[in-house]
Amino acid sequence: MGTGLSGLSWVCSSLFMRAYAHKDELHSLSRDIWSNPELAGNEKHAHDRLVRFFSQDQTWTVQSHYKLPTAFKASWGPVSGGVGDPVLNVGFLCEYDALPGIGHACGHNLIAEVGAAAAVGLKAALENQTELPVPVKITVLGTPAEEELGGKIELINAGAFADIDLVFMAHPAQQDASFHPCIIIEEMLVKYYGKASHAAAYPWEGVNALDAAVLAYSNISVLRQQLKPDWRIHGIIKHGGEKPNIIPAYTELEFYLRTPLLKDLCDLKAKAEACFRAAAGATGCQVEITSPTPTYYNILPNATLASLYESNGKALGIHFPEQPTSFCGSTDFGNVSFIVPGIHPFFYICTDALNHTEEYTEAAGAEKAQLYTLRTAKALSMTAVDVVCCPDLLKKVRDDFRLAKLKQKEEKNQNCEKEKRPN
Ligand SMILES: NCCCC[C@H](NC(=O)CCN)C(=O)O
Repeated sequence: MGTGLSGLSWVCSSLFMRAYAHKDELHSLSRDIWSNPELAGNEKHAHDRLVRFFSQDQTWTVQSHYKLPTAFKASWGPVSGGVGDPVLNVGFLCEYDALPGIGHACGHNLIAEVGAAAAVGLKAALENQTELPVPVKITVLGTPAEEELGGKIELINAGAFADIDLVFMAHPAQQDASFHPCIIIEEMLVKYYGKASHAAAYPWEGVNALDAAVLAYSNISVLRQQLKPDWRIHGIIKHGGEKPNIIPAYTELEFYLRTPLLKDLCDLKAKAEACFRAAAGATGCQVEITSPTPTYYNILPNATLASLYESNGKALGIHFPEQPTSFCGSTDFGNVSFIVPGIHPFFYICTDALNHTEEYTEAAGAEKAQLYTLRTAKALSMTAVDVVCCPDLLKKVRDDFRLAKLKQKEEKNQNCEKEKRPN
């Protein structure tokens, strides 16, 4: 063969051409989501658009508002395999939330397109197969609210992943990478309560909550020098007062804390909390510290899926740099990776712009991102074909999953008072 394609993928690859017949439709899907950016939890337009996309082919069973108002599920199959055999359910995930002010600056419109295209591609490859080793079903889950709230975590808790055996998605970035672990993130909301007063007439009667916020911000900046290089802490003042002549009685800060290891997150949290409380003490304010959203975990590696994805990707012309520059973000897919074996590769979209910038928004809507997006989708569906057609590979994927989880468990989390990670 000499193409780098694994045998089974090669047999099926011509069938993907049928999925490519949908390329204009897929581009118009992501372009429509891109043109109507919606924030986490409010992705009504994107939800309806994706539901329409799958409903127009009546072989998909589509559930709108699946477990969450803007989540959906589309299922197809099972096909082939022996009667009564356990079904292998292959999942593809679509994200579609945008960022405040800058639209689709993380390219989630393209994540939706990749998920839809890869599922359509796999269906095209499997629909006339009669001799698969196991019956195969495809499930597309629309997973809202990645940038905020953790939609996938809510879906996990609601049982949406309970019958899914493998899960695939891909995220736009600066380079292609079959795996990058991402880092754990926890959010901290800090509220200072002081006392208002006329800032010129009776300043001595006030307790200045803005002073507390500013000191808190400075304390964290000073702390930063003593943190490990791969830890991150960054925040904003969300509410800083009402008017210069009113001593602010209330301020609010939002901070993100990130570390590669859970035990480090616990250390970082303790240090940050000390900074926030010190600012309250210095100013006489009351402080309230909460973690309003669930922790996003690191992504568990799956060596077999990553290596299949790489060889399929290379055969399609994807270049994987030896040392990809790390994308130091976080994702609620991390939590999924502890529940179901899966992959979350990153893909280049023909721009040097960085995620979460206006330039990246531009690139995520551009025609030239399409080749890279559809090629990624194709590599994902070919990887799925490899696994569904070969029981040995499926076993390896499952072994990798068990092993990776075991390794994480041994990662000495004892220091952590709040162990929330699933077993
Ligand atoms: N609760 C805040 C979660 C932020 C998640 C965000 N994710 C990404 O940027 C990558 C995928 N969009 C982050 O890492 O800041």
